[in-house]
Amino acid sequence: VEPLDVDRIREDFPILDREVNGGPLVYLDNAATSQTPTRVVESISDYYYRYNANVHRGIHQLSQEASIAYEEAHDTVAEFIGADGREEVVFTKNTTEAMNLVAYAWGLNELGPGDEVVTTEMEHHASLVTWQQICKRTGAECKYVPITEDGYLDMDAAAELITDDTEMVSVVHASNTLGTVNPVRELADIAHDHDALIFADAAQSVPNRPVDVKALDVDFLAFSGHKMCGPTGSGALYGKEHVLEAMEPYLYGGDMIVKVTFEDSQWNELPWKFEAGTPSISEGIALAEACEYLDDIGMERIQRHEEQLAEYAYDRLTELGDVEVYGPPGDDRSGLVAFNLDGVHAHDLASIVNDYGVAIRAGDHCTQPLHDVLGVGASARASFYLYNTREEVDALVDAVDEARSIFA
Ligand SMILES: Cc1ncc(COP(=O)(O)O)c(CNc2co[nH]c2=O)c1O
Repeated sequence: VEPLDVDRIREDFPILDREVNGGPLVYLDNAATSQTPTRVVESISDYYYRYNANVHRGIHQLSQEASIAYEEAHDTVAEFIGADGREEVVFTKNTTEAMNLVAYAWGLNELGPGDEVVTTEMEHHASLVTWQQICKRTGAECKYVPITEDGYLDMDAAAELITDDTEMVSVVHASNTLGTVNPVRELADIAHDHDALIFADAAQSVPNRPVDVKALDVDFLAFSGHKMCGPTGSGALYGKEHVLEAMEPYLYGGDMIVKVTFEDSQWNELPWKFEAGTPSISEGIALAEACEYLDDIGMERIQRHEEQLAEYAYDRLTELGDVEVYGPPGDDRSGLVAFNLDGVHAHDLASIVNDYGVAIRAGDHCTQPLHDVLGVGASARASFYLYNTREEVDALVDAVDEARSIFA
């Protein structure tokens, strides 16, 4: 796989020229949110400067232009993830909303006492809390696949936990804390053997590696635009067409109907049935622009680049001797490392490395139950993307080393 021309890519991100605390910004918090290339920012301003109008069934020129751009954005996103077309792609404001859409529109109607949802110990709160609460409301039971010592899913336990009582398997594709990339297709086959649906939380995979929803054979998949060079307020829920067709909407209003009487209403076709009200128009258009930007560079090249940086960071951090990195080995993870420096709270560590211009995250990364399993209250996390460099990993490690000497 041809290496990325990072210097050329960095020219697309003016923010990376920023100085922080007297030195260059070293932005290593991409799992939280990525930076936004000029081309994507311009797609937003272009909408507002040239064809801002409301969408769907507009008669006047601007509304037709806005409608076509917004609807075709669904086609672009569908192609990016290998979906059959726009009818399988519902635009949402983020991954969290996509998870809740399915939990309410499907879960509230389909789950009841005796039914089970199987998820995992490494889930983000966006899915873990959602399924936990929907199960409480419906009387269904939520079960958790445990992780192994080195941060993989215990697949033997998964095969035992998924039974004919399982109605939904919800699994994170790439963990935002461990860096583990889960065998989603294998889990889909097990789920389907038991007539259960499977939902893949792809917030940390769609931005960072090629994802083909048909190869994964998932029934649902969700991701956020702001983690993949797109704007906040953009994201998508993928659903198999026949699954979405069978689902009732849970947000009612304009655009999601075709006929309304005082007695009842008839729903619009997919995906509009699940997009009630005026959508985030510029965000959806910009999400498609982000997909095209990433596709022009190549998702395999981006994946390779991130994984090499994560392995380099894993090796250099563990070489310090008193740093624990959580999750699989450095050569078998996605593009992030969560870690702790002995005797230094993650928040203090993040604060010190920020003094050197290095931006990392500290806390529970919305995976508190996972941190309980790891036996730590918080961790620091560096997460890499297409514009990061080995020199930036060195800057991180040097700053961590400085923290060691401060707290030694
Ligand atoms: C695996 C995973 N699922 C769901 C979400 C929710 O995405 P949102 O709806 O766009 O917020 C995140 C965001 N993860 C993080 C957000 O900030 N730090 C993180 O690690 C995530 O990493």
